[in-house]
Amino acid sequence: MPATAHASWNKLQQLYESNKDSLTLEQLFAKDPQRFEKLSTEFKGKYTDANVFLDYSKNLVNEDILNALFSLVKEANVEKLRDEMYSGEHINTSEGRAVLHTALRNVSGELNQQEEGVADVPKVLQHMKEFSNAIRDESWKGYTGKPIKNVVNIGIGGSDLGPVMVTEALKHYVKRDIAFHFVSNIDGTHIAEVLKACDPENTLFIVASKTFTTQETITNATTSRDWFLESAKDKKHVAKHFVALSTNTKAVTEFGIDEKNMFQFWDWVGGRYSLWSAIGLSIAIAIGYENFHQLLGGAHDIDLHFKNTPIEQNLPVLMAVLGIWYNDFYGAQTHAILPYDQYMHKFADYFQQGDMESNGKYITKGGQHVDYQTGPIIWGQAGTNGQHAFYQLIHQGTKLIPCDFIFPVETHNPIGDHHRILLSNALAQPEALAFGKDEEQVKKELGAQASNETLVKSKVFPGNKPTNTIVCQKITPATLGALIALYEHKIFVQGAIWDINSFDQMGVELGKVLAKSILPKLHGEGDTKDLSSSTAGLVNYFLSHAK
Ligand SMILES: O=P(O)(O)OC[C@H]1O[C@@H](O)[C@H](O)[C@@H](O)[C@@H]1O
Repeated sequence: MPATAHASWNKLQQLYESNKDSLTLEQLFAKDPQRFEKLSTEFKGKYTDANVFLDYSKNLVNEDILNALFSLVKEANVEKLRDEMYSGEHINTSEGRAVLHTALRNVSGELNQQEEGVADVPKVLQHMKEFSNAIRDESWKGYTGKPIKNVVNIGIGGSDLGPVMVTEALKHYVKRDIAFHFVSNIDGTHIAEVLKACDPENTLFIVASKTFTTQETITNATTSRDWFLESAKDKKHVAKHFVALSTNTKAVTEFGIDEKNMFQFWDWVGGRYSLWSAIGLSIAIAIGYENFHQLLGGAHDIDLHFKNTPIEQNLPVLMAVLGIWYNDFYGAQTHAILPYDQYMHKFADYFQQGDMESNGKYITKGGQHVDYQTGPIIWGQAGTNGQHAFYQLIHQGTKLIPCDFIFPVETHNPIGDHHRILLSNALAQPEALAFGKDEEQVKKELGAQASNETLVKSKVFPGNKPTNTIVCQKITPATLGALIALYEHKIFVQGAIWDINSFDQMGVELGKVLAKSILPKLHGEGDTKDLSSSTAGLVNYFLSHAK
């Protein structure tokens, strides 16, 4: 059912109209000294040390609004849909598939999940364990008997972003005597620069592709195999230097990779939800299998929290409904993710795909065109860098940008006062965004210059900008797993309320198909009559300038 068909949607619209001019964070806090205690909640892992504390008190919500948002969750049957996802029903309706990334990390076995392939998950994990150990303890040797010192993950989208983000976020745990490289872009520069840093005798290529048909990945893998064979000569050596992570056995073996060097996963693992699967092999090699298992465990702990916690204290639900409040009622177009942890500098990039490919849809599951906003534009970067780049617009621009601030209590690198200085910023920004600075205060600070009205106005901060603050003890593998799963389920809840299929990605197809038809034209083959005059003009410009 479209989101607007729920009674609570209308209620929320009314609440928005009646509160939008009067609801201020300043008043909300002034009225209720217990607001922080009431509007914050902590998750602690059952099986791991994962922990996430969420302070959502700096949001433009009162009790009535929160209650209406919770009613929306109930009316949209989010809990039923969640249970259907967990139990393996084919909720990816357009592709007729189950959505079972939770089965990849069901480390306790508490989730009862039925689908072809689920029973094989432990077997693949065991394979990953043995293989990653063999690379790390150097018992796996290259064709000249040397241990592996370069690992190149070749993949794109979900077969790249997860491994890149996690190996960065958990760099503290990464084995430093192996260099990890990630090649995604079809631009030859990407592979060329990586190959310059590698030696064919000690390089392992991990070809990561769910479909094993993705143009970028297959082209980069072919280029790498050619480069490797220039030195190794004999094709039989490929077995020691190329492995594949895929659902497509036929295409993998046709490429020349031995089936026993293939790590399987299944069509019920969406690309952007696949770092928990064989796609995580580079992560397991980098941080060690035990840590990879902790990553899975932390995510599993959030899966259990999402399943078993009442919606009022359910972290993914809270983050989802707050997002909907701004996205659909306040008209916010974007959402910023701002981790105050340098290791997490790729977290927002990762969730650009995670969120935008999941919820960037305008057709409901029933085939109707939505008459409301769906997925926000996700962006962000690690603090404090963002402060010196784009925070100006968040503070004083004309757009409302809800933000998530994320920081760990403990750093992996306690040097001097760095961490407390970092955290003072992570705390100062949401405070400034929420409460701003009024004209009176500015005038007081300006003293004699207060007569300059323009100057006064330009120094006023309107405040009332909503933020969440997410605090973890430390970015350990388990806590990172929990954070990722938290956002995954937030995306799920929003998609469920918007009544869209968060698990297909039809919107990326058209450009791919067109690129295939344009490629021969860039070789001067065929005519350009089927293209617009603009694109045809550009093709001809290219052809007349190409050397
Ligand atoms: O893993 P594959 O099959 O090579 O796909 C890579 C990516 O391909 C993109 O086209 C999809 O939009 C992504 O969802 C996917 O992650």
